[in-house]
Amino acid sequence: MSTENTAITESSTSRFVRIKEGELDMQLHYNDAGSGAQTVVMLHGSGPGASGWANFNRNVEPLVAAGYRVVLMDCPGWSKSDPVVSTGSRSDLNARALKGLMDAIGLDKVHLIGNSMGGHSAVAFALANPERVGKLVLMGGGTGGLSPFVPMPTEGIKLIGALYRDPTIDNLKRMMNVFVYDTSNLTEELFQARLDNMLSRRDHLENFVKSAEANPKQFPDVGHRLGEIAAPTLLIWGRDDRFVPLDIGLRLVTGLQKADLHVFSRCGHWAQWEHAEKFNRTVLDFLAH
Ligand SMILES: O=C(O)/C=C/C(=O)/C=C/C=C(\O)C(=O)O
Repeated sequence: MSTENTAITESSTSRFVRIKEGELDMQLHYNDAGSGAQTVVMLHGSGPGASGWANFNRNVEPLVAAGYRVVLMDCPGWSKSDPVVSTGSRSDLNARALKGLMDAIGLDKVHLIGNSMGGHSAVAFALANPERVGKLVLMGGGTGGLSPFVPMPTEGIKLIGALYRDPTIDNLKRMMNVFVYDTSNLTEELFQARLDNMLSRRDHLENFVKSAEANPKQFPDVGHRLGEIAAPTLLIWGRDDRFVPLDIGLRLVTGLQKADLHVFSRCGHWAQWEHAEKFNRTVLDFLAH
C-alpha cells in the first residue's frame, strides 16, 4: 500500500475490510500507510473513543519514513469497526480479528506494537500464531492479572468504567488527566476530538458495559504462558502509569523468553504519545537490530 506523495492523514489511510475468522464475520476499519517489505501493526487501548489513529498518530510517519508499512487496526467494538459484545477473553477476540485482517489483506508475518489492551491482544495473537509474529513492542499491557503492589482495579481503569457508563466531557477529562504525567499537553481540541469519537458510537459504549457485566475479566492473566513466546520483545512502560502499573511490566520481562524493559520517567499510560520522539527512536532501533 503506497502513500508516497500523499500526506499521511487519517482519511488518506482509512480502509475497510470484511473478515471471517471463526465466529467473527464483520467489517473492520483500519489505516494503512507506507509500502515497506516489513509491516508493523499497531493495536490501540480500550478507553472510550480510542482508535488506532487516536493512539498512534504521533508514531505512523516516523515508521513509514524508515521504510515500514504501518497498519492500524480498529478493534471490534471501537471507532469505525463493527460493534461486538465480548463475553469471553477480549484479548483472544482481538487476536482472532487481527488474524482475519492479516489474511484478508495478505499479510503473512508482522511486527506488533500494542498499547494497553493492544498489548494484551498482541500477546494473545503471539500465543495463537507464533509463526506470524516478527517482533513485539508492548506498552502498558501484555497480560491481565493482579498487581501485588497497587490496588486493583487501578484509578485509571475505574475512570474508564465511569466514562463508559456516563459518557460526559467531565468524566472524559477526569480519565484523560490520568493518562499522562504532564497534563499541560492535553488541549481542548484533543478532548473534543475524543468526545466526538466516543459519542459518535454510543453502541460501542453500551456494548463495552454489557461485555464487562457478562465477564468482568475481559483481559485474562496469561502469565503462566509467557514463556512460550520466543519473539524478541521490547517493553516500554511509563514510570507513572496509573492504569496498568509498572510491576506488570516486571512480570512480562521475567516471563517472556527475550524481553527488554525500558522505563520512561515522567510518563503515564500513553508512552507512545507523551514521549513520542523517544518512543519512535527506541522502537526503530529495536526493529532494525
Ligand atoms: O484493563 C486493561 O488492562 C486495559 C486497559 C486499556 O486498554 C486502557 C487503555 C486506554 C487507552 O490507551 C486509550 O486510548 O483509551
